Amino acid sequence: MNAQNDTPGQLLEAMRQANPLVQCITNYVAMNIAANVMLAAGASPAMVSAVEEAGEFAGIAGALTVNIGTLSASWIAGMKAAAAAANGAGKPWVLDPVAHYATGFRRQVTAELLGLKPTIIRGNASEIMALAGHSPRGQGVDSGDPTYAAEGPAMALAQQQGCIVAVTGEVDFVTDGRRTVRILGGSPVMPRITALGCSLTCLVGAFAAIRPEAPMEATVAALALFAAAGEDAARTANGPGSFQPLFLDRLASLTGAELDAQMRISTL
Ligand SMILES: Nc1ncnc2c1ncn2[C@@H]1O[C@H](COP(=O)(O)OP(=O)(O)OP(=O)(O)O)[C@@H](O)[C@H]1O
Ligand SMILES: Cc1ncsc1CCO
Ligand SMILES: [Mg+2]
Repeated sequence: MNAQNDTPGQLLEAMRQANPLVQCITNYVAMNIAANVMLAAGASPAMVSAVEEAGEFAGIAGALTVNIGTLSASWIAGMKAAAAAANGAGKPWVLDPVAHYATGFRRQVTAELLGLKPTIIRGNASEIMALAGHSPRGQGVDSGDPTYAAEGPAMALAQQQGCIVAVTGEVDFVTDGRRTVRILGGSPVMPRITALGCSLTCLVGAFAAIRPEAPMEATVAALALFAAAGEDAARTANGPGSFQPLFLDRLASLTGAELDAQMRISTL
């Protein structure tokens, strides 16, 4: 099967079939919801971050995701060991640079992680703009910029880093520095539930694990699944509280055929 020609729905079915083991180094806020998102969608998450084992585990897992949301000194060595081991084993790894522009500590660690060459970077518009050297209008972990303002910066960042860059928000945007894809869907309630972006980063890892040779297509499939499941869950949700279980249910029930029929993706 040629990965480049697989539809997001086909990639979803293939991901569920493979049930990929994904090492998720994510923050304390995200750990539970991210693991539940992964299990609902059909992946196998493991939140393994200690320096004593993070590198070894990256050799076992199909992909690694690294999120700096609740950064402290003890996390950093595990993140670096895992990223280096993933690179050594030829496994894709995804960086989520949460609020990296907020403090000098985060900026420094993010620069070091970028040096370890992530396969994919996934962030909100403010995070991606700041990584590309633009001034963000976000505060803390929340974006204050629209996706369209981050499209040019995302392309520049992808070219500079030689990686895939995904920007999420009202519209999602994915680029390898040359090709670009926009994904519509989701719901305005999604940024009002904590760590859905962090959970999506883990899910990008699940799709990258089954298509390491096609990280752009893998990223688009993960974002398309979130967009479709989010849109469907929002239809019957009464707010952020009731949205969450409906979203998990829809991540589990959406078929590949339904995803392909519903998704709104445009290549520019
Ligand atoms: N206004 C919106 N309308 C539709 N979907 C949205 C909107 N804002 C965010 N989303 C969706 O919510 C999901 C999470 O993206 P978001 O950009 O909020 O991540 P984030 O800011 O990194 O979140 P967090 O740091 O809280 O994990 C994505 O699937 C995105 O498409
Ligand atoms: C709220 C929060 N604080 C640090 S990480 C995180 C989860 C959303 O990024
Ligand atoms: Mg985030």
